[in-house]
Amino acid sequence: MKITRVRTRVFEWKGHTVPAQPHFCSNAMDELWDKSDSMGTFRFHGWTTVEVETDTGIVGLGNVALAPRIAKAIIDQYLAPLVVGQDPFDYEYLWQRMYRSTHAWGRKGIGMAAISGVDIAIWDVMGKAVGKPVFKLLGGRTKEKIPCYASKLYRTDLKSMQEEAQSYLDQGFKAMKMRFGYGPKDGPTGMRENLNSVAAVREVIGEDIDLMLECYMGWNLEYTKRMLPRLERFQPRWLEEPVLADDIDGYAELNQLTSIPISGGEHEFTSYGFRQLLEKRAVSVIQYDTNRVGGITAAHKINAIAESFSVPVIPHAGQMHNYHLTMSTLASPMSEFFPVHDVEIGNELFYYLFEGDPEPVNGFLDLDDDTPGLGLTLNERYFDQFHIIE
Ligand SMILES: O=C(O)C(=O)C[C@@H](O)CO
Ligand SMILES: [Mg+2]
Repeated sequence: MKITRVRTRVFEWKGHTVPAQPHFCSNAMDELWDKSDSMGTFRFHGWTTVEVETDTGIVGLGNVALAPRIAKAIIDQYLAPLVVGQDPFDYEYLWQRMYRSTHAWGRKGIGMAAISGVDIAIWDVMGKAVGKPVFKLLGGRTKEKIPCYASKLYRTDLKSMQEEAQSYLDQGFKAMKMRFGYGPKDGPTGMRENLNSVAAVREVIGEDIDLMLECYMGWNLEYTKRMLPRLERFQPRWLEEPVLADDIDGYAELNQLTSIPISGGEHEFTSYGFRQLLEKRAVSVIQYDTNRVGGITAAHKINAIAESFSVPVIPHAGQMHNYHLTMSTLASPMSEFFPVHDVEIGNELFYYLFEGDPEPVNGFLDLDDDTPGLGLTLNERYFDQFHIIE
């Protein structure tokens, strides 16, 4: 079997978008003095699709969710020539080929995200070729179903947040993630606002529901140290990405300081990056995203390393490429799930572009044992809502 072509397309959303409100989520831009584009971190309104075609007629489907036009250019100019003419079952060799030949500029960030898109499509080809779902090639079914948590609760007025939390309870979710709206620049008032929002959500969900707290790198070390003792009484399941992804020593310091597990990894790459996080005990929960971290080939290795450190893997963003990894390892106890599909920051585009992602029922989702590959197809119904670049 040989790869004959890699087809990439960029899909840029032109449909209705819910405007992001100020303070809806702290983020890495908050430290800057110019607030005119403080929502810039949250504009992910495009996606790259990757179709790996083969001489058998089997086509594998992968995706990249970051900087889509650049991801497309990287795949078209650098990666496609490395895999065309090759056997997709030589996936480790192909991964190393892509990784090593782009090493000078591609190890982290968009270079690795582009490699991820091709790698995911290659695994889809392999699954389809042997007639098995990808998770059956990775370790198989380790759970009857995958527990998943509802992930939204961006900061709005407290009553609306309480109603939103109640709606996730009503749908049967046993865990949910909320976002902080304020950070270091907002002083003691912002600190109080942050604490009030956690108290408001806890009031609705009680003690028996897991609550996760997301900072999206919008805090700093000093601010986080001041917040941690104030947050402990809410018993969060984890505090997510309090500081910039590059401040690994900062994560390690925080993680030793508190009973609250510190999570991260959504902006980390490859098994090398995660080995470092784990060896430094910098995170207590790992949150790679398969379509950034180096694809299924890299994520599978990270699962094994995480297992040996007894650190759980709960990938960023749910979505099919992550569900297959979660299903196939005991190291991954749960998945994230974005419960509202109106397009706001852009994570939601996935549900317009692809068909086949499972919907949770009572807080659990499942994968089909008999659907070959990843089980996703392009959803042409919404193509007219995108500007498509071939
Ligand atoms: O879901 C997450 O963990 C994210 O970080 C999503 C991001 O868009 C911030 O809310
Ligand atoms: Mg996150």
